[in-house]
Amino acid sequence: MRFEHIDTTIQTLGEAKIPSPLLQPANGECGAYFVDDDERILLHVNEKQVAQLKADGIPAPAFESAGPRRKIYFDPSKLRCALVTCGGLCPGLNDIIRSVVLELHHRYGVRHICGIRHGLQGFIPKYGHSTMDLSPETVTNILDSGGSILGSSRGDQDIEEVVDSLERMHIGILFMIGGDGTLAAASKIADAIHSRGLKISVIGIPKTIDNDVFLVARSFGFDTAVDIATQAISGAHNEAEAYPNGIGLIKLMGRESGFLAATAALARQDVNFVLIPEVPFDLDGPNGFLENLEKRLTHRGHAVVVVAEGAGQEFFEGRKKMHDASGNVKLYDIGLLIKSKIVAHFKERGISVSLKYIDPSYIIRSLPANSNDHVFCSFLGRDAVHAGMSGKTKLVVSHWNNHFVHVPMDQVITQRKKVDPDGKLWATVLEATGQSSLKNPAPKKA
Ligand SMILES: Nc1ncnc2c1ncn2[C@@H]1O[C@H](COP(=O)(O)OP(=O)(O)OP(=O)(O)O)[C@@H](O)[C@H]1O
Ligand SMILES: O=P(O)(O)OC[C@H]1O[C@](O)(CO)[C@@H](O)[C@@H]1O
Repeated sequence: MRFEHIDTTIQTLGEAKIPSPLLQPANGECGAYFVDDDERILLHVNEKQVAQLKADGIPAPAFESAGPRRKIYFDPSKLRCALVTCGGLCPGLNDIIRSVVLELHHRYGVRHICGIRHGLQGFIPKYGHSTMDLSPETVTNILDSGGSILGSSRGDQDIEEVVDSLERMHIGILFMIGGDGTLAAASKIADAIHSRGLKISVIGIPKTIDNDVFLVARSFGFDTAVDIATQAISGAHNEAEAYPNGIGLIKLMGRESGFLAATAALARQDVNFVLIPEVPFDLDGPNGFLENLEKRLTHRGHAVVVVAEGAGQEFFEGRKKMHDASGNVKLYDIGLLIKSKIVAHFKERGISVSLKYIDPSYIIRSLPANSNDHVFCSFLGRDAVHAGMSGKTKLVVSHWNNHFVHVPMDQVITQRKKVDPDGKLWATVLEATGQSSLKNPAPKKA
């Protein structure tokens, strides 16, 4: 993937003037760690790419490092903050809430932290959702619970009404935890705040089980999702191996990006076929999936197939397009389609198979985070607080080139991150599965 002309400028509400309370370290002992705005992490680490940009006269883009600043913008004794979680669930949502709350409370001394219930709906009076006071006590035992203590929702809400609500509550920093839709909403909220001349910082914390937010190398909860998906694959493999001509078919989440399917397949190298949205495949024909599956059964007697939910949507062409409340396309069930095609194919050939279909579905995203994600969320939430306290706004806290960084919100919503069919991840999946192209050659033109 080659990125060009990425504007890495971070907006601020004004100059940060108050010395950070972190200058007086807890217990008066350990030295405090700070980051300066000019500490930057390069977008590209590849020497050739940097050299090419230089040759083209383009300055090498670099992101501001995330972390505590020496001076802050908000007076903690007067500051009110709000947190909201939107869109689908994801392991680690409660971890993020907890680390934001604890950092605001203990390290900055902020005492007014408010949880907005059920996503953007929580800002709109007509829904009647009350807010939740967040304090170290409220968040003590939430790490072991999946979901979000604040709840979530989908569906458009009036941005001006959201900002009215922020004004009414005298909010200074709004933390928005969600996927590309949430971040698009956050960007609009930040613009509306700016046009009203308000001093409210909007900080995005990217959440996606699909790991598909652009300019975010790793998103929280993904590691856990891979772990859970791996268990499903393991079960499917055991089932497939146990019976003659056993087939284990697993459907995993992944609307437009197949990172979860591809990564989980690598985590358990028992998988023989991986079908993802980015790589088209044929079902029928000499090179198609069904013929290849039959070959695999002939040679090895069992097979494991992983399909991402967004794969093969072209097989439903001509059917009515439906959308959810937020405008996301509702997918047709590729797992069930493939299941029925496998059954029909082997029946027609008189071959007896034992097909087990596993759809872990919402389990993947609604369970608590694993240890790696606990750690990851711990950094992410705290860095979101540091960004907001320093008066920065309209940014997303991201993980890039192994560092936590600030990425302008408008940049992450320009496109979706996808598995590169010519990149290392997919090449390795093909190698590990032994899968080759499942496309038939195009018919020769007369
Ligand atoms: N372009 C947009 N402008 C304003 N609001 C939006 C926009 N896109 C989505 N939203 C709102 O943001 C919230 C979350 O969006 P959505 O349901 O698409 O989830 P998401 O954040 O993309 O997470 P997921 O990855 O789980 O889908 C919803 O309330 C939705 O209406
Ligand atoms: O059924 P819901 O909750 O609308 O969301 C399902 C979608 O949400 C996601 O988990 C993203 O959050 C997708 O992978 C999935 O397609």
